[in-house]
Amino acid sequence: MPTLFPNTTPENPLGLDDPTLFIQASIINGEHITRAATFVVDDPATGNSIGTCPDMGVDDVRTAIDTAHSAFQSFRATPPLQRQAYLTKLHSLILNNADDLARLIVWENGKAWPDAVTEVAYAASYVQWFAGEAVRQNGEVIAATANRSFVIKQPIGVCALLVPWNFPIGMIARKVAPALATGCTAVVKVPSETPYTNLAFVELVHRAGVPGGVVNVVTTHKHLVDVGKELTTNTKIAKVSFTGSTRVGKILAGQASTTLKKLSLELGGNAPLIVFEDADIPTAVMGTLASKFRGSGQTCVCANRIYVHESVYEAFATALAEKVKLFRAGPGFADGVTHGPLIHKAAADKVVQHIDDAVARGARVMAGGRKISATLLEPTLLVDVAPDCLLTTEETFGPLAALIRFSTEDEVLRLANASEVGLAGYFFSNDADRIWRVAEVLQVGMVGANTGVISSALVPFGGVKESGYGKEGGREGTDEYLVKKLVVMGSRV
Ligand SMILES: NC(=O)c1ccc[n+]([C@@H]2O[C@H](COP(=O)([O-])OP(=O)(O)OC[C@H]3O[C@@H](n4cnc5c(N)ncnc54)[C@H](O)[C@@H]3O)[C@@H](O)[C@H]2O)c1
Ligand SMILES: O=CCCC(=O)O
Repeated sequence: MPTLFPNTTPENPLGLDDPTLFIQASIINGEHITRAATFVVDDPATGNSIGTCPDMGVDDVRTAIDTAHSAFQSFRATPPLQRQAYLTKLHSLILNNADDLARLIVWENGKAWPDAVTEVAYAASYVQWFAGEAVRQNGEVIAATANRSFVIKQPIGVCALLVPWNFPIGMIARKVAPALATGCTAVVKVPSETPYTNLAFVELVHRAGVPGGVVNVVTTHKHLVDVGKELTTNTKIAKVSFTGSTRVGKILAGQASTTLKKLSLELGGNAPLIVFEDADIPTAVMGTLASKFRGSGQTCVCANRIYVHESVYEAFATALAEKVKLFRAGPGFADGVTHGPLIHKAAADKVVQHIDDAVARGARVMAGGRKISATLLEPTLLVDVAPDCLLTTEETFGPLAALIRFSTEDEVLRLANASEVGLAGYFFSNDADRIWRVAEVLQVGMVGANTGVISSALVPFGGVKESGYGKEGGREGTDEYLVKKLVVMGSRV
C-alpha cells in the first residue's frame, strides 16, 4: 500500500483525521440536507465510488436562494471588523485541517498529494487576503462642486457562485472570501465531480461563526442545466460568478442577461509560452514546467502552445525532456507521485487525441507519451510540432507540452495572439526592451515574463477576449461583490 494512503475504515471511509468533514449532503441555512435521489462521486484514480450526494433540483435551489436572500438582510450590516474576524478564524481552520482538505482533494480530483497540499495553502491565502480587505472598503468624497458628493460601497446582494472541479478548494475560497468580506451572501453550485472539498470548506465557514444561511451549497448532477438556469435568472440573485469552460460561460451569460446581473466569468485559456533566443534556458525550463504541468495540466492558466526560437530549440527541448522524464505519474496518494490522473476518461482521451493529431502531422514524442490507465497519462513532451495542429486551437487541459519552432518576434506574436481566448501568456527573454514590448502586445489578461507562476491572492486574476471578464484576488477582488452608490448632498438655499 502506498505510504500516503489514508487509514480507511468502514466508519471513516476516506481516512480523515476529522471524519465529520466528509459531508454527503447539500448545506442550506447551515443544515445538512439529503434527498432520496443521489449521484455518485468517483475516485479518478480507480473509477471506484467514494460516496454520494443529493441530486438537488430547481425547488431546492429556490429554497437556497430564498435562504441566502433572507440572510442578506442582516448580514449586509455586519461590522467590517466582525467579517474580518470570521475570515481570520476561517483561515486558521483551513490551516488546522489542511491534511484532511488535501485528502479530500486527492480522493475526488485525483491530483498528486504535493499538489493538493499546495492548493490548500493557496486557498488559505485568499481567505487571509480578503480578511484584510474586509476593513478597507472605503468610499470617496468628491468636493469639486457646489454640492458635496460621496461614493459609498455597498454589498451587491445574493451571489450565485459556480465553481469548477480543477481546484476543489482554491476556487470556492476566492469567491466566498470576497463575498463574506463585503457582506454578501451566497448560493454555491458545486461540481458533481468534486463536491466534498467544497462542502468541507463551507462546514469550516460555519465553524468560523458565520451564521447559517449566509453561504449555502447546492449539489446537483442530473438537474445541472435547470439549476444553472435558476441561479442565473432568479430575480433575488444579484451577481453570478462562474469559473469553467467558455462554452458554459456563454450559456450562463446569455441567461443572466435577461435580468442584467453583474457577472464575473473566468473561462478557458489557451496560453502561449514563448522562449526567445535571448532567454536564460534553465529559467525558461523551470517556468515551463511550473506553468504547464500544475494539476496534471488541468489549469486554465497552463501553457498550451509552447513556441521556441529555432536557435535555442534543441538546447531547450533537451533540458526540458530531462526534467519531464523525472516526473512520476500515478495515483495521487502514492509516495513519490508528482502527477495524478485526469478528472475523467474523456479528459484523458482528449489529450491522446491531441498527441495523435500532432504526431500524424510530424511531431515526435521526446518524453512520456504512454497512457497508463483510462485516466492516467505520462507527462509528455512533443517536439517538431506543426503550428496548425489541434492543440493550437483547442485547450488540451492535460499533461502535454508541445514545442513549436519560430524564427522572428513578429511571427511568434502573430501566432500567440491568433486565439479567441486570452487568459494568460508567458515568455522568457533577457532583453529589457523586449520584455516591455512583448508584455504590452500579448492579448491576455495576465503575463508571466521570465516566470511560469503568476497566480497569487495579492494580484488580480482574470482574462480578456473569450476568457471572460472580472478579476478575482488583489485589490480588485472585492469590487466584483460591491456596488458603488453616489450620494449628492446639497446645501441650504
Ligand atoms: N477556467 C477553469 O478553471 C476551468 C475549469 C474547469 C474546466 N475548464 C474548461 O472546461 C473544459 C472541460 O471541462 P468540463 O468537461 O468540466 O467542462 P464543462 O463545460 O462541461 O463544464 C464546466 C463547468 O460548468 C458546469 N456546467 C456545465 N453546464 C452547466 C450549466 N448549463 N449550468 C451551470 N453550470 C454548468 C459544470 O458542472 C462544470 O463545473 C476544459 O477543457 C477547460 O477548458 C476550465
Ligand atoms: O484554473 C483556474 C485557476 C488557476 C489559478 O488560480 O492559478
